[in-house]
Amino acid sequence: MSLLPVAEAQARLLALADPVSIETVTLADAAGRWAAQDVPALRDQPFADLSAMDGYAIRFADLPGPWLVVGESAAGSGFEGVAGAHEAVRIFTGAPLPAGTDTIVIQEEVERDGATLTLTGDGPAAIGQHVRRAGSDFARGDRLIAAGDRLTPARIGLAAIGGHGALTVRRRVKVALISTGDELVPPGAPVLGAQLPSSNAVTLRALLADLPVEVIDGGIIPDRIDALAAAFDAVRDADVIVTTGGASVGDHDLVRPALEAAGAVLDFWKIAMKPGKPLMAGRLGSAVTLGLPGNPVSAFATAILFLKPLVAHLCGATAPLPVTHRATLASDLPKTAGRAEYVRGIWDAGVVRPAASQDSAAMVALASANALIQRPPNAAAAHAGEIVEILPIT
Ligand SMILES: Nc1nc2c(c(=O)[nH]1)N[C@H]1C(S)=C(S)[C@@H](COP(=O)(O)OP(=O)(O)OC[C@H]3O[C@@H](n4cnc5c(N)ncnc54)[C@H](O)[C@@H]3O)O[C@H]1N2
Ligand code: MOO
Repeated sequence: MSLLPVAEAQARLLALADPVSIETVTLADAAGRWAAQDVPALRDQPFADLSAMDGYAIRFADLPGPWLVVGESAAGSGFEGVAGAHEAVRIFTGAPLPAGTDTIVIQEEVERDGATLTLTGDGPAAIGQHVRRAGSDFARGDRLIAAGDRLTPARIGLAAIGGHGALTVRRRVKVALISTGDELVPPGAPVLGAQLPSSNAVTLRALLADLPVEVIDGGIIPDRIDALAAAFDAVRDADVIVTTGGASVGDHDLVRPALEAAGAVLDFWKIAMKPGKPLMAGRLGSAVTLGLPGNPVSAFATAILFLKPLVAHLCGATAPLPVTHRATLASDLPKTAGRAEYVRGIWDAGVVRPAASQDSAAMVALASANALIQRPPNAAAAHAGEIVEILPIT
């Protein structure tokens, strides 16, 4: 059976559903979401010419002084009059430039004696020094944020300065996490005989923590078609139903038949990715189903390449896929076969060193890594010193 290339599988996954519905929320709640509409400036910034420093507003032509101090301009309360020749106005950072003045001399460069101001330093070198021009940051009507942009902390601040108290975003995406496997027990529970603590759901929850999601705990479900189908049915209101485990070809790998028994329509199964080959995706009613492999490293890597981009897409991101960086390989890597490989690596100062173990169950190696080295399918051996593409994973 031919394996679907990673990029094609990503495109098909994102095509399974449109972004979720919109809502208008406060800036505090909008942080970390994606703008659902362009955000225009509702005001000019600065609203007037402002001082960028504490000092005195003067006319450049009057240099080198002296001046008569005739008033004060502070942020929030400007100087009402007009400064004349050889008149200066005491001014503070963020205060409007008084009429009649054009330049700021900083207070470290003058000496004041009563109302008399004399220059003691070099003074401003050019007209307009330390003046922030009205509208120089943005003008009313400018597009501050484009629809589909992430609402980063700086963009939240930009929206506030632009006059907004709330923004239109996509509602939080509901993600159900279902762990499958007879051997699994919840983290922290006693582990008897052949049992294994279930790590995937908590890992995925942590991976989703920086996204606007509402996580639904779908529990740990035994390897039985009826139990799995019932578990899918219980979370069918979710936007995304994620399973881990049971995705491969063994007799106890029942996610695919159980999804079909629950009424899901599968779009693809098995991709050209190592780790992560048995990935499957489809739809169950209005939900997208994403079946991740059970091996913890495989589940992790496919969550980075598929689950997070899917959530970002449903949140309205215009660029939902992870961004790669370039790094210099610290040691040789063998040639690849028919699957793209995502090699766990330790990335520092532009150099990436492959982690000790590349086994898809090796958790210590995964936890030591901060990047995936992305290697194309059917690639020749890579040598130390070569430039490779990497995906940060922390
Ligand atoms: N004959 C073949 N065997 C396998 C193939 C194949 O193509 N032919 N593919 C292999 C690949 S690649 C992967 S990846 C694994 C994944 O298989 P499953 O998705 O069916 O995963 P399971 O068999 O259920 O579990 C694999 C492994 O992971 C442990 N596991 C499962 N869930 C969790 C969890 N929530 N937390 C921690 N660990 C978990 C499970 O105990 C197993 O050890 O299949 C290969 N086999
Ligand atoms: O592709 Mo599996 O995901 O190698 O471990």
